Amino acid sequence: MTDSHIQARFKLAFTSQAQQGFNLDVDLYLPGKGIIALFGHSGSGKTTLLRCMAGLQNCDKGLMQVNGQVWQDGKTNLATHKRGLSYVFQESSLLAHLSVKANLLYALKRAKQRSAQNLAQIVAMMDLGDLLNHHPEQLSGGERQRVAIARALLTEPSLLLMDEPLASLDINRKQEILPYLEKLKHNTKVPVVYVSHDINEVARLADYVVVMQQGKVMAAGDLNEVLPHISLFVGMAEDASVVLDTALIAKDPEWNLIQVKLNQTTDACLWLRDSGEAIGTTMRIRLQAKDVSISLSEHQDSSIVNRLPALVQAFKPDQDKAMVLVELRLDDCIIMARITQRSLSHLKLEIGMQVWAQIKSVAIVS
Ligand SMILES: Nc1ncnc2c1ncn2[C@@H]1O[C@H](COP(=O)(O)OP(=O)(O)OP(=O)(O)O)[C@@H](O)[C@H]1O
Repeated sequence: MTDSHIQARFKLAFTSQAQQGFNLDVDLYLPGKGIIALFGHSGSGKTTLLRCMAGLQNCDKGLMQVNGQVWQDGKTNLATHKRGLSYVFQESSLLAHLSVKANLLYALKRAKQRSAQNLAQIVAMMDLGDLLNHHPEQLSGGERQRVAIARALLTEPSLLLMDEPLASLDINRKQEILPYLEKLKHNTKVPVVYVSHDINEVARLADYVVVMQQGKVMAAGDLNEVLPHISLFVGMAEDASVVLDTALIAKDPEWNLIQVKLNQTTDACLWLRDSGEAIGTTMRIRLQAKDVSISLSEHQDSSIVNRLPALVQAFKPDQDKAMVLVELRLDDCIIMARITQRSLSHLKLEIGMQVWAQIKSVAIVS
């Protein structure tokens, strides 16, 4: 086993007179870097798992190792404050009587290095320069969460645990703070376990996804291993999708469109609405299987702009028995189409067949 992994194994039962009780039973071997999303419906056990990882929830026979450091096993069970972790909650818990700067300095005291350079870098990354003399009550919800994230990073954690950090924010505030979470992902090496039940947030931020249901892990893997089949795991058929990191290669000012290349090694491109990005920009897009249809020939008389030749690669079951997920290969990219079983039969689709993928809509996630 290499050291750059997070291992988390917990079994726990909550008994309740009113309800049947809740059992958490997970055994995870996670990457030791990037953003790991814990995704699932309300009550699936995401927060309980995070609390077990943090040592806030007692779990006698648990195992927790982070990049070679043992936090809990048969012999060891470190208290939360000795685990080298930071926790960001839904509501930021800033010290109300202290300014932003004093809140940050308070966290810096807990850091091993206590480096002023680290403080300056994190203040710049979270854009807090103009807010340093403000008090928490003078900040918006989004600004408070930026301070909370900065404070969490300043302690130089080995693991950052974030429990729905955007849940208390309205849609506009969420959009404001998401770029900071992307910066955190690109500019720091701290692995983040990020709880969310928002598929868009997961598509935008996650490198790795753990899908939970009723205390169990239904699926765990890289974003694009899990996202296309999510309907099978948690009954979210509408959300089956793939995420592609595309590059903006051309603009068509006459029609206000941009052209993106699906990845570095393919010639396959899509046209999207121009939202002002520059040529060369990397854009993460999400293609939902429900927005992709299949035809046997190219329909030039269609209003659908994006029609690409594709190869039928596999058929995957859908939770809805009337539907099927078709895995399509476009050069070396995989996308999914969600069609009816009747269309599958009518078109006589078979693995290896050449078809046309018609992409009705594309979401730009970042
Ligand atoms: N201390 C406790 N005692 C008893 N039951 C608990 C306790 N903590 C959580 N539970 C139960 O465990 C289950 C999982 O809760 P948890 O908060 O982990 O879910 P979640 O996926 O994070 O949900 P949400 O998205 O709503 O926050 C729920 O049924 C909850 O009622």
